[in-house]
Amino acid sequence: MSSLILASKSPRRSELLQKAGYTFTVRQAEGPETLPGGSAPEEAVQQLARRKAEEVLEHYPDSVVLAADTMISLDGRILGKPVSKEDARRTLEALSGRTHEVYTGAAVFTKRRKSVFFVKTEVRFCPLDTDLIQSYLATAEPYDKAGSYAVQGQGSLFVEAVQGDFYNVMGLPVSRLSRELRLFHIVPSFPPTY
Ligand SMILES: Cc1cn([C@H]2C[C@H](O)[C@@H](COP(=O)(O)OP(=O)(O)OP(=O)(O)O)O2)c(=O)[nH]c1=O
Repeated sequence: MSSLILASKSPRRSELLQKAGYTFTVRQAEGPETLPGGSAPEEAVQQLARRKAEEVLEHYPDSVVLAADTMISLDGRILGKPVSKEDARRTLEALSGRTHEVYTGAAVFTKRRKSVFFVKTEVRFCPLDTDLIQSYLATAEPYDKAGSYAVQGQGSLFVEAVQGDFYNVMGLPVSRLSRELRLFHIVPSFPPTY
């Protein structure tokens, strides 16, 4: 059976995969994350996931390589990670009181078989007051996250409703992914606790 490699520097992805019971090693892709201009979010996340998986598979051709990419979309406009505090502020103000979509694209590659898919989750934010946004921007939380918030952290204060897979918002649609990994003979283990 081939070993699983997670091609990601995201600590959230590692944590989710590990908690689901998978054994894997982490080897991150080094190439630039350039957004394919003009593409729809579902295309963009799948393309970036594919690129990261391809890069790492070149170095580990006998492994099963998993890569992912997460972006959010508001009114058809893609919002990735913030480039500055002002950018994060603008994003959170735009998300306030509205529903946006979170897309995660995932690629599972071996040299013989390649599978790419995406999962969409809708997130509705409550109306956010300026003080709350200001306090949040003073923390480290928004800056390495798509959409400038972490649903699993203090960003929970913003979230009114989630429709779809919560874990997809954190960066990995674990359940859908597990069905895909099974096709590559990668299954989680369930260690007994007695
Ligand atoms: C919306 C949202 C995003 N995120 C995270 C998931 C991803 O790690 C990150 C989006 O950036 P990505 O570019 O998808 O991932 P990454 O750069 O962290 O890691 P790599 O490319 O090496 O795989 O935002 C949260 O943790 N919580 C959230 O609520």
